[in-house]
Amino acid sequence: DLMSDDQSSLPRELREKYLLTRRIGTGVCGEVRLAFQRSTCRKVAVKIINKKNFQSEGMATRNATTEIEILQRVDHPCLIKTEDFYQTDDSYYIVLELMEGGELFHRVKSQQQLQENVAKLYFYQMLSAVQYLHSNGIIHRDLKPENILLSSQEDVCLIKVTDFNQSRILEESVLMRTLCGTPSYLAPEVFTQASTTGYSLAVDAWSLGVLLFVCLGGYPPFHESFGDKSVTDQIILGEFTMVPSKWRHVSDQAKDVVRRLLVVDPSKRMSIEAALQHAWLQDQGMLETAHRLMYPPGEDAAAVSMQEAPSGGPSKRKRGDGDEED
Ligand SMILES: Cc1n[nH]c(N)c1-c1cccs1
Repeated sequence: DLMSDDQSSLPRELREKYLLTRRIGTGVCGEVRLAFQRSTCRKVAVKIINKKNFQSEGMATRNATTEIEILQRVDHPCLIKTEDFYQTDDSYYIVLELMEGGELFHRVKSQQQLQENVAKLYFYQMLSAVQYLHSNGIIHRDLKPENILLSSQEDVCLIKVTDFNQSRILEESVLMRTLCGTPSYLAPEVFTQASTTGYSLAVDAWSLGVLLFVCLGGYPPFHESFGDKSVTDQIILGEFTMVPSKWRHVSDQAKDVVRRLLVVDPSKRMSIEAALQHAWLQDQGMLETAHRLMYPPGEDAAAVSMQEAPSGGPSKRKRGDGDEED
């Protein structure tokens, strides 16, 4: 296994391009390892997904690969980029950007609860990422603190949403597998509910409400330790509690965003677009910080310098020996 530095189980191309090292995360779908791109020594993350955990049929696997190809084209500063993709008979290997700040889950846990202005900065970036996914016909379906990564150990940092592919792919494969079998014994709702209504965009708005609640309050809105109802019943009833000691210093506007997202009826739930227009987020200081993090000026400048020099003027380029040449 990889811990004994035995990389022989890895796809040859992956092994030749990257050196995989220690595990930096584990999840239902497998593990994440820190890796170095051999040619540049740049650090990346490699997510290893063990296929047999999902018994995905040939059909679903084909969908999975197609899905990942589509998602490789998705491009937003708050969506983690899939840089490379390999697979063997029993595993997927997805090369992703490395986020040095790790999971939002651990940040909130270590700080008990986030300062409101930090929660606002992160929430705005999550909203922007999910708005972009929805505009590309992708519903995340699995937004949770483990799937929000931080770019650095600083409070003011870029965040990126991850795992927006697996859940959609898993969803396809579960449904596909069901439809691959004989339909004779399947209940009507398998064909009507699952395939026609599917998930609405509003499911992501609910999850963002839960995420914001956790960032501001430092604990989840629905939990088995609250009262006598099951978590499922608490969710179905939309019953959450803002414990005074935790929420006393949170502004009414922030609480209003949470309350308008954690609405049981999806048709009455605040949309992503409406959340972006909410008074709590009309905060110029936060917006400037967010846009500076999402669209850093340096990147544009680099792009400009790669362009042809304006017509007429000699294009000055530095050679390796420092001389200028036309
Ligand atoms: C993906 C990825 N890129 N950068 C980090 N830290 C990850 C992790 C995901 C889950 C655990 S670590």
